Amino acid sequence: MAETVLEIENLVKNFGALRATDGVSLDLRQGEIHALIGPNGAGKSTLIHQICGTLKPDQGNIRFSGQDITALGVAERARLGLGRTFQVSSIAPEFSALRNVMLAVQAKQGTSFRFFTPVMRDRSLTEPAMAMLERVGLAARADIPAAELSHGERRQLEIAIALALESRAFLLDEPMAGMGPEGSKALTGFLDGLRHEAPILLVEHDMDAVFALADRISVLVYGKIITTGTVDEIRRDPAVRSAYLGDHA
Ligand SMILES: Nc1ncnc2c1ncn2[C@@H]1O[C@H](COP(=O)(O)OP(=O)(O)OP(=O)(O)O)[C@@H](O)[C@H]1O
Repeated sequence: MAETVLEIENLVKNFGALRATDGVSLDLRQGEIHALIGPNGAGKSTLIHQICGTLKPDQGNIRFSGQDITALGVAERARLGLGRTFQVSSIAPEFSALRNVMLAVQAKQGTSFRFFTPVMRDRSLTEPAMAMLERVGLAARADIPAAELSHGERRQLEIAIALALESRAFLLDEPMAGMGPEGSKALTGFLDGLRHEAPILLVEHDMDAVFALADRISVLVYGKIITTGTVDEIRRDPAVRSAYLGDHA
């Protein structure tokens, strides 16, 4: 079996009387896309927040690359290579796409002072940053300020930044949201390849994308995972059909 990169064990999160995460265990293995689906309010975002560190679980453990990260903050988790993308905050809107990725390359290299070379001419930053933009299909837009990029392009940029930070796993929270059919198709193709760079935990309402991409799917209902399986297993599961899929099955 492929190596487990991320392992969540018996996670619990209460909001007052509401148990939004109710004993969730799941894992993410090298090379896979593991989709997390469930009806509105099932607790998907609450779970993602606990994995990336913006919410503290009441019980349970999270292990990443063999290390217990339950007590670590967001920045420490990111430094270990847990990449949450599609957070607008990781993009500086006034900077070009290239400059945004260069900042990530620079952060990773840990070099913030360069006395002799103006930053935009520093090839040790521009070359790897440009290579990342090429990998996500954004090279032609390198000089455009991030604020002027389309919705889909900003998501590509987020991934280029996450790649530059050498993410060892991606947490993607509804990447297809707000995309037109063309954009969704392009992003689906891109994510299909991205799993080979680092495994992806994908929260997504777009079932066409989920069925096209997922190696495994976990179904969350009222804070509990009711089942985990392949696309075929999930499509056939009567409990999933009645709880969630309906017409999509
Ligand atoms: N900060 C909070 N305080 C109180 N209740 C919260 C908080 N965040 C989420 N909840 C509640 O926890 C439950 C799970 O919400 P969550 O946003 O995680 O669901 P979701 O599956 O991501 O939903 P959606 O698909 O609509 O994004 C919901 O009942 C929600 O109202």
